[in-house]
Formats: sequence, C-alpha cells, structure tokens
Amino acid sequence: MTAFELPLPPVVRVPDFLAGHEHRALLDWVISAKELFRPATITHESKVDPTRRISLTTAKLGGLEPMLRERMLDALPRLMADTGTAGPPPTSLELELAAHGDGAYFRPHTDIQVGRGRHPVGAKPGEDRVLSAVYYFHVEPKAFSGGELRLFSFGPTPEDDDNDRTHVDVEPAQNLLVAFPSWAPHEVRPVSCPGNRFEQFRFSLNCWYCRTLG
Ligand SMILES: O=C(O)CCC(=O)C(=O)O
Ligand SMILES: [Fe+2]
Repeated sequence: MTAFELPLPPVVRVPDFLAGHEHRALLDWVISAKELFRPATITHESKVDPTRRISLTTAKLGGLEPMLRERMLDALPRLMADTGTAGPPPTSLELELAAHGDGAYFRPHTDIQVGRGRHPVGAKPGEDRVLSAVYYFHVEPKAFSGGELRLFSFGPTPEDDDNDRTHVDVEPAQNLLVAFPSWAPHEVRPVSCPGNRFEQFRFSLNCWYCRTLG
C-alpha cells in the first residue's frame, strides 16, 4: 500500500516522434553498428558497475547525428514548456545510444548530481544537464518485455526496490520520445529479451539538454 502520495516530477510524452523513414534509418544503423557498443558506465563515473547498471552504449551516431540533433532541438521549446522548465534555453546537447538486452537494467539514479559535493556534469565545462530526453525504438515484432522507465516522486533516490514510493512507469513504446527534468530520480526496470539477440534489444537515444546553472 502506498503510504503517501508524493508529487511526481513532470514527464512529457511525444508519440510518433520521428518520421517513418528516419526511425527505420536509425534502427538499421544501430543494428549495423553493434560493434561500437560498450558496457555502460554509471553517469559521469568512468567505471562499469553491473550492480547498478547493465546496458550497452555508444556516443557514435554516424551520419544520422545532424538529423537527430535537429529533431531534438526542434522538440526543445515544447519539452521546456511541458516540463515547466524555466530560464534560458540549453546551450548544448549530449547524445548517446543505448541498447538494453536480456537482464539489463539501470538502478535508480538522477542524471545530474544533487546534494552536497555536487559538481556540474554537462556536455561542456561548467554546464549541467537540465532536461533528459529518451527516444525509444525497436524491431517489430517487439521481442523484449519490461524495461519501463520508472520515475519516482520527489525525495531521496531509492537505494533498492521501494514499492511504497510513489512512481509512474512509462512503457518504452515504439517511436516515443519522453522527457523529464534531469534532477528527477528514475530507473530502467529489468528487461527480458529471450534469446538475447542484439537486433531485438530495447534501443534508445539518450539526449541531455545542457547549460550552466546559476
Ligand atoms: O532508457 C531509459 O529509459 C532511461 C536511461 C537513463 O536513465 C540514462 O541513461 O540515464
Ligand atoms: Fe537516467
């Protein structure tokens, strides 16, 4: 039973984000670029820690990078408005591809450091992440289950499964863009992908909109 209904961070969903041919080109490219993916490190720590995160990532987007940057910049005014993000617009973008296979997950975390001893973790020196956006795509028929993006209510980042903590789950649906403030605690729920074939993984494009914070 949920003891308290705590406020959730704002989350924006943009269905059918890319045009059909753009979505297909990205999927084809990622499948062909399997060798570029490496075990993911924890956000701005250079170590791989499978107790906290199991997934594959690459910052290499090939020839699709200019198109993807343009789409993400086009979406920015709507994402800022709908998440209630005030202040000057972000000054740079950080892009990364992720592939979650069988048994993959990313335990609860925030995409920027918060609290004592924090330092900026944005794309350029001094910049911080302001908004986090994730674009989901996969082959049809979909071969994985789970992998929901779980956003938690305000409060400390949960250490472990905390079923009492108010949360909202977003299904990583085909061609969906989701955005939320980078300070919001969230996780990727465990993925099941029988056969563990790379082309059937849960694919995503992570985008962080960055600027210096006052
Ligand atoms: O793939 C997702 O749904 C979120 C990924 C994430 O939280 C991250 O890479 O920081
Ligand atoms: Fe994250």
